[in-house]
Amino acid sequence: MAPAAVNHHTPSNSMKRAYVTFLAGNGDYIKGVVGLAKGLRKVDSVYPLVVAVLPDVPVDHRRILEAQGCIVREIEPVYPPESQTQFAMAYYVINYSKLRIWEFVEYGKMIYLDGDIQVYDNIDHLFDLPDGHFYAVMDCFCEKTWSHTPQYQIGYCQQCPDKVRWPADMGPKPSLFFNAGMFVFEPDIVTYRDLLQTLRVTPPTPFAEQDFLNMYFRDIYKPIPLDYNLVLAMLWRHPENVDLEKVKVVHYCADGSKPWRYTGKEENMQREDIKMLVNKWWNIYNDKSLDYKNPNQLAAARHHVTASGNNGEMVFPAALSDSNVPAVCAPSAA
Ligand SMILES: O=c1ccn([C@@H]2O[C@H](COP(=O)(O)OP(=O)(O)O[C@H]3O[C@H](CO)[C@H](O)[C@H](O)[C@H]3O)[C@@H](O)[C@H]2O)c(=O)[nH]1
Ligand SMILES: O[C@H]1[C@H](O)[C@@H](O)[C@H](O)[C@@H](O)[C@H]1O
Ligand SMILES: [Mn+2]
Repeated sequence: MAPAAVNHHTPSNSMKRAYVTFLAGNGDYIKGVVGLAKGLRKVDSVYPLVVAVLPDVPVDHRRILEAQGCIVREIEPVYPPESQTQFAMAYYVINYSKLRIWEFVEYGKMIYLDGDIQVYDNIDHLFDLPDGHFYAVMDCFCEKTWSHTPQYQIGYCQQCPDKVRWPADMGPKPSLFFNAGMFVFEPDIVTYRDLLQTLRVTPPTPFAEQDFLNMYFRDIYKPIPLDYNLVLAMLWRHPENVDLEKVKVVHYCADGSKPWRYTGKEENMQREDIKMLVNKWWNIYNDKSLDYKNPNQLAAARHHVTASGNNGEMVFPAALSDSNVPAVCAPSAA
């Protein structure tokens, strides 16, 4: 069941690395993914962004992602076993499909990022963390989405475990619980098969694959600082734990905070820090200079200009003079 810290990679894939996100449906989450591709480019990440898409992502959305330098990979949906479970959000059921990313074994290591995440500082160094662990940021239990849990009911949160202590008569303290919007993992076919096998005999729970991954990887989970996945509720629930200047990765998961749906109406959405972070996301999304410049097209354009001579007067398209043009030909988020 829970994996031992073994690694079944072949030597050829062990150095290949990529970011990976997940996209379902024909709605507006594609904006999040485009924003993420541009954000990774802005911070000069050297690794590509793979987008695991469900079959219901329309072709024109896939083309938009490719035009942004993403590697689009279709995955089959994964369904949990039948049950009467109430998910914290009804759509969380589709998130079990995220388990397919363990099958991407051409990569030795990947960093998963939700589509509602933005990266404001380079985090490529996380790929250098020792193998054999599952790295992610600890979640917060204080929002209403957690109201079904004993943690929420007694006011216990792992972000401030001494404020309300875990009562002895409630049994052992719950193990550390990570938010599954961001994690560092090693694709592995044996683990992949075991994940799917285990899911078949695991009743669904309110946080869907987030609960499942927490259960499955509990023995190899290693928390990393919250700067790598700022769950927005931390700003009002545990401000003493947040140094916004240092935060590298922001997760727009609080109710009403998705920048592309932001109206400011929901609770806490009129906070200055929230408005600032939503603006910061839009600045990246709207920045045309961060659009992907396909090096193959640029090479063709360069060849055309050189071949046609033009009396020595080289008229390069504006993009060609851009020093940000990537030197590699593979689609890359860099
Ligand atoms: O219609 C949708 C809904 C979701 N997604 C993808 O699924 C991800 C997860 O959905 P949310 O970001 O809306 O979920 P939350 O961040 O609110 O929820 C948290 O709990 C979830 C439980 O399923 C997941 O674990 C998720 O990664 C974790 O951050 C999205 O970012 C996006 O990448 C889509 O593509 N289309
Ligand atoms: O603690 C967080 C938070 O409550 C988010 O609003 C929810 O989307 C996440 O699933 C959860 O992990
Ligand atoms: Mn999310």
